[in-house]
Amino acid sequence: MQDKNVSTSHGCDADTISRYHTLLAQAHKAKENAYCRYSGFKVGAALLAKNGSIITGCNVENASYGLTICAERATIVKAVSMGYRPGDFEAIAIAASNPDFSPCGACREVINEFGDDMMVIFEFKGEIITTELKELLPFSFKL
Ligand SMILES: O=c1ccn([C@H]2C[C@H](O)[C@@H](CO)O2)c(=O)[nH]1
Ligand SMILES: [Zn+2]
Repeated sequence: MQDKNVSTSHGCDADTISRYHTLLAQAHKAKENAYCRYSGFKVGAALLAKNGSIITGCNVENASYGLTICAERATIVKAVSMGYRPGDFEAIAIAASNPDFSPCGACREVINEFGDDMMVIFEFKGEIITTELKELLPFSFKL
């Protein structure tokens, strides 16, 4: 079987890939805290700061469905509340209960606000994808 990461590692070296897989494992752990009583769809995110710290979060749903906060945005908001700012992050890994996931458009925009050079790691059709935010969100909105 072909190595899962060969075609999607985006030129990262083995050490980087290994760090990103550890980050994905932390996202999987964080997803267990998901508050998802309406969809039953658990999502966790792990944000790697350039200082080496890892901040985790999960999706938080609401009876008024549209008020739901995705795991990626919950995690970024948590980090910003701790004092982190644009440019402070290297990567974000996202893990869902279903291994066929990719971050929604709203989250792509919010990731872009705080790290337009970030790497994004997630499982899509059962394969680990390691890509740049720029590839997920070309021509992003900027003021
Ligand atoms: O990028 C995304 C997309 C969806 N969800 C959550 C929101 C909701 O709780 C559930 C189903 O949409 O998945 C995330 O956490 N991140
Ligand atoms: Zn989202």
